[in-house]
Amino acid sequence: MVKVWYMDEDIVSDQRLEHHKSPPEYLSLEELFRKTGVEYYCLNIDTFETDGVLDKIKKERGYTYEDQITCSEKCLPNYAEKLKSFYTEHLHTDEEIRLVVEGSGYFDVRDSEDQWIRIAVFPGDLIIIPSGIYHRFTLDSNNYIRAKRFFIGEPVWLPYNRPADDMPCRKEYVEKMEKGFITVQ
Ligand SMILES: CSCCC(=O)C(=O)O
Ligand SMILES: [Fe+2]
Repeated sequence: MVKVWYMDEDIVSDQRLEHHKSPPEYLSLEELFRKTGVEYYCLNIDTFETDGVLDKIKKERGYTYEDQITCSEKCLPNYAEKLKSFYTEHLHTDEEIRLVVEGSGYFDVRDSEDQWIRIAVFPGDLIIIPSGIYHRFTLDSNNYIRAKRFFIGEPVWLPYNRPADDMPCRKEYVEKMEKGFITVQ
């Protein structure tokens, strides 16, 4: 089950460690959504393929594309290079949607005060990182994760490294955050 906390300021030691503040400062999923717009669904890892919950999310959100990524030294081509780029602060023009099916890892997202929030994900956790938010990913000390990736239409995995403040998706994200993610038709 997902856990969310504010990170410490230590940029020297291993990125795969937890990097808690002292004392730890956890956030609820509601606080995470309010502060960042990151959405979360808890799926049953044993039944998600047939229980209809994932199918409903896919239908509602228009996820037409689906594949799987395994991050391990053995399974990921250009492992070191990929992990380095995953952990370089960036944004995308589309949502980043991941359902963890095996292993674990950390998605880090910036809040509106530019503080890093660490989201520890485990099997059954589905997270949706909004377009335009600065974020990064790292394996944890178990060094292994397998996740399903979803996308609306043809996937675009391209990261735009920070600074990317002038991109329309970034401006839209910042505006949405200021309004509190309320959508008025
Ligand atoms: C758990 S998915 C691995 C990371 C990734 O796909 C990404 O950062 O884009
Ligand atoms: Fe990303």
